[in-house]
Amino acid sequence: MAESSWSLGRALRGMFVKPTIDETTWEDLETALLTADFGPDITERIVDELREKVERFRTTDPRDLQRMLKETLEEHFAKFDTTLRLTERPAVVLVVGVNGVGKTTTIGKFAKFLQRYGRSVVVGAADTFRAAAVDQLATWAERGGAAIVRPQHEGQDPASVAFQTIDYAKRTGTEIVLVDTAGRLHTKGGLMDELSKIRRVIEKQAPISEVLLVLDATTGQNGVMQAQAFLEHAGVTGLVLTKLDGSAKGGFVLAVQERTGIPVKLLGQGEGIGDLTGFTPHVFAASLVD
Ligand SMILES: Nc1nc2c(ncn2[C@@H]2O[C@H](COP(=O)(O)OP(=O)(O)OP(=O)(O)O)[C@@H](O)[C@H]2O)c(=O)[nH]1
Repeated sequence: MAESSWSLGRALRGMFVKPTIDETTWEDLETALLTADFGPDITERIVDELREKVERFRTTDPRDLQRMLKETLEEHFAKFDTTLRLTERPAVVLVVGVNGVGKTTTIGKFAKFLQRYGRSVVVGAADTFRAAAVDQLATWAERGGAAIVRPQHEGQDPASVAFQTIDYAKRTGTEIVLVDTAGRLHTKGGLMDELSKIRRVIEKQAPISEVLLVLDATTGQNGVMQAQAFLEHAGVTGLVLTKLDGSAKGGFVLAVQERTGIPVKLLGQGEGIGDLTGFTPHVFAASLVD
């Protein structure tokens, strides 16, 4: 992974070329982690762990500390199982999240990502309220090489679109189903009721493999608060962090995993169709520190 704007590299570079670890090294490390949005608790824990390791290995070499930092971050990231579970056929993925976080874009990118692994994909436009939103999703589905099942009329019951999408996948042997869902309340019953109904209807036809919650990494902890209802009621199995290419900080990845207890499974790092990757703790830790 190329050095990103959120890499710790720049902040740490001066620190690791010094001849020896001293008190400023620790202060600089703490500042770098806080600046990168690890949050005070995780920052303190990481710094304590590293102090302990440096003492145990009796080293004063900043390059050892750099290696230890990478290992420690990787251990923390890897506490969660970040693998996508897509072995069912069809594998049904519900994509949920507040409007504007990058849900539509993510679905297109995810379709492309899966296509690169040779999987066939259909997208279900179960956010049926705005015709323009459906058209936008259709554009992204096409870019991602996926088929799309659209509502037949504006405001069609989202659950029936989800039903038709699974039905399409079964009839055509399409391997993966990505169901887009609404991000804001537009029915009387409320968003979570709508989601439960979608789930019930889908589960009569096929198990749901993943419920992915899309979060905008630039909104940090606020974004997590806005998504609280989804976290509490939607049975979320994985997080997708978008806009990690912008001003977002890499530490948020760990902070959000620890705060929600849910693994990050995909990272969006740009507006292009190819800008989505899986989350690999080893690769991510290296990209932060090197
Ligand atoms: N820089 C950057 N921009 C992104 C990324 N993902 C999405 N965006 C942008 O964020 C904006 C919102 O993305 P959408 O996919 O339309 O978001 P949505 O959640 O579907 O929003 P609604 O259509 O309002 O429901 C768009 O301008 C995207 O180009 C990303 O990873 N990086």
